[in-house]
Amino acid sequence: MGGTVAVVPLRDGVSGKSRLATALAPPARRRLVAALARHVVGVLGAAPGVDRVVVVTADVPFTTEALGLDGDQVGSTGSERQSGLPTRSRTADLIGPVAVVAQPRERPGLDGAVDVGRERAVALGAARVLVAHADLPLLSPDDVAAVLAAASPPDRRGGPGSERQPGPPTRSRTADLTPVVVATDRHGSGTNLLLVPAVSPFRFRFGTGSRAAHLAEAARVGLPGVVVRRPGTAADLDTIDDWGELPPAARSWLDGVTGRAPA
Ligand SMILES: Nc1nc2c(ncn2[C@@H]2O[C@H](COP(=O)(O)OP(=O)(O)OP(=O)(O)O)[C@@H](O)[C@H]2O)c(=O)[nH]1
Ligand SMILES: C=C(OP(=O)(O)O)C(=O)O
Repeated sequence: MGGTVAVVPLRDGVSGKSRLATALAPPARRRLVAALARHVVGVLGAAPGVDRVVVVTADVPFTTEALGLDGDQVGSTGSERQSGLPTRSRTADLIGPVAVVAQPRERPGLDGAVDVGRERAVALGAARVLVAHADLPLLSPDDVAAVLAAASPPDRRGGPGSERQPGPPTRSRTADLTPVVVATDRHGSGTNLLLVPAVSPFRFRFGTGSRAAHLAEAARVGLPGVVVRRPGTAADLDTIDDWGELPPAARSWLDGVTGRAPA
């Protein structure tokens, strides 16, 4: 295939968004996780340059239902389902092949899930893996295009919102020096999207301070690092403060999903 496979880690409908637990009861958090995941997967599926979307989850039934999919490998929006989960993204229907992959118990955690997704991408013949968190309410196809473009050759790189990081590409120019692209969170310290070669010794290091960790990892494996900062890639929804930073239209969408406006 040689293209780009998007990998979306999605834990489950129960334990996620724990930092919103003081404001949202479990059913509302479940609906929120589902709506955000459907939005992100829909955007990725509609984004030119993304060939497949692989969702890696500890909870396959929740995820297939949340995404409106009928099976574990479906190419279009499934029939509307019951259970109160949102079935439509605000901005995009699910387009293109979406696969849901079960995260083995013996490979826990966010990095474990993304590793599983990368292996699936390699099996599909992907050249690059675009990891995208499932909680990005403002993500648009243009944002995805900007992240992919940030890895293009130097003469075509450097569109709005991307900055090349200082640091040595240590390999010869004949080697594949496709950069690692880190789209940070609004604090500039985390990683909301990450573009890496599919086959690479690059190790995922999601968690606190992951922007710096991922750039260090890029340097370790001899690849340039590029940072992307855009409103649509930077907004993840973890805390009440994040909620307050959203534009009114997004807030009212999510207020509707959860049935309340968090104080
Ligand atoms: N498959 C899988 N996905 C995970 C795991 N941990 C986090 N994720 C996903 O990774 C993305 C970023 O997650 P976080 O923001 O760290 O966690 P969260 O569950 O959304 O929120 P908190 O409970 O507040 O940490 C989300 O799409 C999560 O669903 C995991 O162990 N397995
Ligand atoms: C996992 C990360 O962030 P968060 O938990 O804030 O989504 C990260 O930025 O690597």
